[in-house]
Amino acid sequence: ASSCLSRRWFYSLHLFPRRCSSLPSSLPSDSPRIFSAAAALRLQIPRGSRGSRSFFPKKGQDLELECESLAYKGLGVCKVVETGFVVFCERALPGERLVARIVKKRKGFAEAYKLKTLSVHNNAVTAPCKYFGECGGCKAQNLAYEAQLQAKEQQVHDLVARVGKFGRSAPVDHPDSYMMPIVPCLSQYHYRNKMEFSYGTKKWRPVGEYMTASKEAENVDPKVMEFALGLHAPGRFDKVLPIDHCLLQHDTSNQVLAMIQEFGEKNVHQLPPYDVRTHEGFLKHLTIRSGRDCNTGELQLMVNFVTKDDKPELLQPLVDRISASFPQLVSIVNNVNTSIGPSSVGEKEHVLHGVGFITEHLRGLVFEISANSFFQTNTDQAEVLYRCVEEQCKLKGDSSEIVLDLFCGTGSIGLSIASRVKHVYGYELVPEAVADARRNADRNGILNATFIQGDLNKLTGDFGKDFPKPDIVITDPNRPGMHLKLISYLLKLKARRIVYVSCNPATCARDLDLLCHSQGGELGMETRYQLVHVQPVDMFPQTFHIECICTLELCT
Ligand SMILES: C[S@@+](CC[C@H](N)C(=O)[O-])C[C@H]1O[C@@H](n2cnc3c(N)ncnc32)[C@H](O)[C@@H]1O
Repeated sequence: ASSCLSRRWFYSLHLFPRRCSSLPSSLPSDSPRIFSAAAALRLQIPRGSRGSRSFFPKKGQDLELECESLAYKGLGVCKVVETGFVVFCERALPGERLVARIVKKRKGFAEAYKLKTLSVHNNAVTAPCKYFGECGGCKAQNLAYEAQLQAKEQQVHDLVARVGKFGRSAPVDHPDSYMMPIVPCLSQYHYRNKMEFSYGTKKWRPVGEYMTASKEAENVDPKVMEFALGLHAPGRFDKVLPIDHCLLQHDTSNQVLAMIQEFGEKNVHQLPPYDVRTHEGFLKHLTIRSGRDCNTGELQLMVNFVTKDDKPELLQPLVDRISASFPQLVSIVNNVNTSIGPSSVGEKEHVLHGVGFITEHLRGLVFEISANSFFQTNTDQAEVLYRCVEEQCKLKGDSSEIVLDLFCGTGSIGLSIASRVKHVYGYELVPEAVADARRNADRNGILNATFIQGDLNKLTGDFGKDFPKPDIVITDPNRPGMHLKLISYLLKLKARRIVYVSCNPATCARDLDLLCHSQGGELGMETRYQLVHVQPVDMFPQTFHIECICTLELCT
């Protein structure tokens, strides 16, 4: 059992009633590499509830449902009260009785949106955010934190058991147990060091549950160009809910946001927001990041304006205003992104104020973070996550081991264990992140770390020439998980241990299956790994996002 979590938490979690959904045991056969939300849904249909067609509700029909549990991504798994037919419903919570309207019919289940709560769910709490229900952000605020943890732990267990084909774990105290209780996060609000907001020309006006949920209400005049800065309304790429205060970010970041809002409203013609439909306008995104001065520990802020055009001079009055008001702003940058897609990564960057990066402490090291580099968004909980990763590496501590850190970002995981190993080799796609990783190694006096830029989704025959055979592989891919070629490569590489950090347990479970059950199978490999440890860590309270660490040992 991991020493990085309290066993008492496990028992307290089990005071909540558990309803284990029974999930089908395999991935959809059509395309195991494409794991869409729909596929995730298909995977989670309770077996006994596949209704005959006569039980199938019609599109547009309003039905009374009872929510039984939460599925992947926080969708409520509900049953139609009279028939038991399974319906997945957004914002439905376990124990809630509700009225919902069917929006999609699928084979054996349906999808619905909530119209009205008839009786509240178990573990109901009052959501503290004024935007709750209208904002596409943290949707779990009205669920008690312990119940959020329980739902996340259960989802990881279900996915590993069914999609990964490992079966249900033995109880935590049993020597054969692979599943560890989730590690809670101490700060349940104000924990994010980075928030990304969107500009738009259409304001989403909160008018209550019915309107938002139905998506029917186009409650703005399409001809009027407005100034909107905030977060997208749920499921709406073109509607921005204006936000001047987000409970997930630092209070000072909120003050900066409010000032940028006010300035934008008053100067809409000089700084027009970008329209995602017409592709006209200038301001696309605003990112506010926070860190700490490495000497004083004081708050540092970075603001990044993503614009359609390369006209940094237009931003100068706003830059002067906020930099004069907030001494914590050590960096204001402008990333120019001319594409019509939703990306906020710039093709060109201008530093408009300060140094162009912020710093942060993590595991006794100092990290420089630039605007386009990935850095864990919950710094305090990243300490916990990285400590768990290090424990799972089971390092000998004699500086004899080689570690390969795949998807390394700014190098933070590898650098945090460099003092205990012979050499760390980090691999990362984003050139700015690789540059940060190299600078971070220098800044911390670390000489035994090498960072290589490359695309792990496009492995060539040369891959592996830059590093010796590793003893331990740490892999931390983004949501789509690892490419099949990378999994094949790892099976040939035969490192003693693989520590897989994931922010998407569905794709992680799929990859674990391939790493552990491919003997003589589709990859034609004889190598086999054994799953020894699954550790969910809550990095994102009030949301249904899940992080977990899964450890594999090479079978000899
Ligand atoms: C979840 S982050 C993990 C970063 C780092 N391990 C950490 O803890 O800060 C995933 C990283 O993978 C990188 N990445 C995404 N796609 C990639 C690819 N195809 N090849 C290499 N790196 C990639 C991203 O830029 C990002 O830095």
